Amino acid sequence: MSLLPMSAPTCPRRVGILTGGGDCPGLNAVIRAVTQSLLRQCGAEVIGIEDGFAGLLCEPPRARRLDWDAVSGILLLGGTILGSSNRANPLDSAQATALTLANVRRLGLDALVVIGGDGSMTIAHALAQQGLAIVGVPKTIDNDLYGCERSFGFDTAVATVTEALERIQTTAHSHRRVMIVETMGRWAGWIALEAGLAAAADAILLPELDYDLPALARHCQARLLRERYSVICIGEGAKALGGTATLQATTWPMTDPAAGAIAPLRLGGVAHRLNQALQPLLQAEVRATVLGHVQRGGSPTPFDRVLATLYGNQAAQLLLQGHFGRMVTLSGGQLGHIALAEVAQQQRTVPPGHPLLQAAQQIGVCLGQPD
Ligand SMILES: Nc1ncnc2c1ncn2[C@@H]1O[C@H](COP(=O)(O)OP(=O)(O)OP(=O)(O)O)[C@@H](O)[C@H]1O
Ligand SMILES: O=P(O)(O)OC[C@H]1O[C@](O)(CO)[C@@H](O)[C@@H]1O
Ligand SMILES: [Mg+2]
Repeated sequence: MSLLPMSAPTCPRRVGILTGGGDCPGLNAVIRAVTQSLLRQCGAEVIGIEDGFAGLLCEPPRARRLDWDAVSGILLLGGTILGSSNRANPLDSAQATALTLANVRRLGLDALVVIGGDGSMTIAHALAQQGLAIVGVPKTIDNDLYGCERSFGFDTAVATVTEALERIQTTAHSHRRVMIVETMGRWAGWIALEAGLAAAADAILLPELDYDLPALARHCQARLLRERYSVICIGEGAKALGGTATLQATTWPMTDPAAGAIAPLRLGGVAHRLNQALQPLLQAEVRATVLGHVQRGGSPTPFDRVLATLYGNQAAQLLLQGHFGRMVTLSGGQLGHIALAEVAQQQRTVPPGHPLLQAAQQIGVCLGQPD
């Protein structure tokens, strides 16, 4: 890994830190690393903002000081000690943006560390354009952040889904059933793809590749005859050829049309929809399991603890060097950073021909493609 030099040409006096978007394992590891790195290297005061951007959208702002004691013993803890929000949005209106900026000034912050996913980085970029000194840290179980090959939290989610698939397999075998397991991931299929491969799923269905129902049914039927059971791992954003994605609800109205590229929709339930469609085509019982928030909970894996620690420390180095408007990244196995302008409004989905897709296809995993 290429590490930045340890010298500190600039020394922020007071740094804010917040966790935005859906929570994920490893957030506390980042909070700890940022805090310890800054306290040790320049003695900056670290201020934890509560509940993501929600803590900056109220009067007075909600924040507390983080010292050595506050971050001691949190490396292993899931969730975030600061709380998070995937609703609060400083870009909702000009007043919301102004209040956020005023609260940053009121807290006396020289810089802000935003730990979040694509939505949070879009907000961070907009605030950076308004003059805030911001460094982003890539968080999301979905692993869909542009310019970064691994967000922390993804490894833990994949481990959780893999274990769930293994447990589903034994009961599927006992009852000669076809079991459909739905993962999170929004419009990116990374979780379903990696966990499906890790747990030897027979079929892996991704948002990036619309599935052909008759081809999937034929694959499952053949597998049933051969091995008594079949397990399908499906990403929540997947859809049938010519069909639509399965939505639970719109979560809240988007008040700023300019922000609208990524609609604030809640996905979920595609496994039940597929269950209904597949059942008449098969001679075995079909059942669906939606894994849900279990994928976001719990203690981070050792990989995520290390990655989150490296990211947190790297964010502190960027602050010390006065590199603002950047998000920490991992690219080609190297730590680095990318302009928030490049990350904002982008998503990293599974590209066609990705080596994992090729390998899955070559070893006989059904990706739902027509025969
Ligand atoms: N394209 C966008 N432009 C502006 N704001 C957005 C956009 N997408 C999401 N947001 C806002 O960003 C906030 C966080 O978004 P989101 O819930 O997607 O979390 P995130 O930080 O992307 O993390 P994750 O997706 O992993 O949960 C929400 O308040 C949402 O309104
Ligand atoms: O906690 P909520 O609001 O239901 O959000 C769920 C969404 O957040 C994520 O867990 C992380 O982006 C997605 O995989 C999922 O679609
Ligand atoms: Mg997001």
